[in-house]
Amino acid sequence: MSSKVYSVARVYADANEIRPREYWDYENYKIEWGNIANYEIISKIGRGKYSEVFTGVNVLNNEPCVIKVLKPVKLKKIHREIKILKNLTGGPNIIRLYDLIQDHNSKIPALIFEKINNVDFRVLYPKFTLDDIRYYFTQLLRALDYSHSMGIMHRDVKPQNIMIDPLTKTLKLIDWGLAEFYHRGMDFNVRVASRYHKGPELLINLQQYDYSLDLWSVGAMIAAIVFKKEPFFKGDSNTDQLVKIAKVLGTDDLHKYCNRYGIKLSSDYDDILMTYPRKPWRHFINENNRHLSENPAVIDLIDHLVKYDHQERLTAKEAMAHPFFRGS
Ligand SMILES: Nc1ncnc2c1ncn2[C@@H]1O[C@H](COP(=O)(O)OP(=O)(O)OP(=O)(O)O)[C@@H](O)[C@H]1O
Repeated sequence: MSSKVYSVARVYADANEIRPREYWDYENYKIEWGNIANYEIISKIGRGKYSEVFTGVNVLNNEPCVIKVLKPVKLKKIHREIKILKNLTGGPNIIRLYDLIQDHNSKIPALIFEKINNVDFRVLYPKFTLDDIRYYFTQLLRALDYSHSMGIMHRDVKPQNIMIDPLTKTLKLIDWGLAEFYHRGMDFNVRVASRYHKGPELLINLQQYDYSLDLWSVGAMIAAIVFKKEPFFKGDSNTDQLVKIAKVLGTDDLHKYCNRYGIKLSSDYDDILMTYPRKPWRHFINENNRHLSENPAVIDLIDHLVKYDHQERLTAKEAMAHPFFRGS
């Protein structure tokens, strides 16, 4: 907890205060392990920073599943991911946690999830129509509004963590490994999210951020799809990431943002952050993206999500109510 409270979430600020301690106190949480003999590995599907992921089957009922074998990380992080998944499982468009298992000898834990027949975003997103964007982003925003209402920020929203099965039109938000409980006045670690989807608050070292971090990532994703520029902000390093953002949103507003929350920009930016004007969204319209980007409502939505000031961004609920989602 910080001595000074300088930023508080606009919504759901007391989501954890109003719940019993057992709900958010993941450090004292006792994990109950299932039976490892119930699952068989079929094949490897992914490798992340924190895990190896396999498709598998539950031999009791022949149900397919995904087995996420965790790499050795702090026990605290494992407890956090599990507690958050337990709290959110069953919520709209949240990946379902089926079971937890542990290898008898190595003690390595694995998480068992429902399996989604995901189509890679590099194949799927380029084919999206405005209606597809409306549909799938409504589903993503429902997952986020639910998790935020439950006092949890995801902190790693990006295409790789959004499983989409276009045949059944299913979308599920996965990878709650960086997610955290929000508490008013708490200083959070800014080393979260992956570079291209990091909000400005992380890059200026503003530690009292909140759920609105996830809405920046959503905005960056929509901008990437609409302008056919994947990823939309492509920094070569964390500092360059903020430079890429400033080349679009301008440096004036960046300094205003820092001043509003009493943040002094790191000297790392001294030699790389020049003075850039704000670039109007229409400058990103081209022959290749016209069919999506010449829609004023979607541009307005992007404009209200991709904002420096985390408090000025639309919340997940407000975004769902934006005129873009009512259009056709
Ligand atoms: N339920 C699922 N259904 C289908 N595929 C999945 C599922 N869960 C995970 N995957 C696949 O495995 C990959 C890694 O999973 P996950 O993101 O949970 O692991 P991670 O170690 O935290 O990854 P990263 O380091 O990239 O954040 C995903 O990007 C996805 O391709």
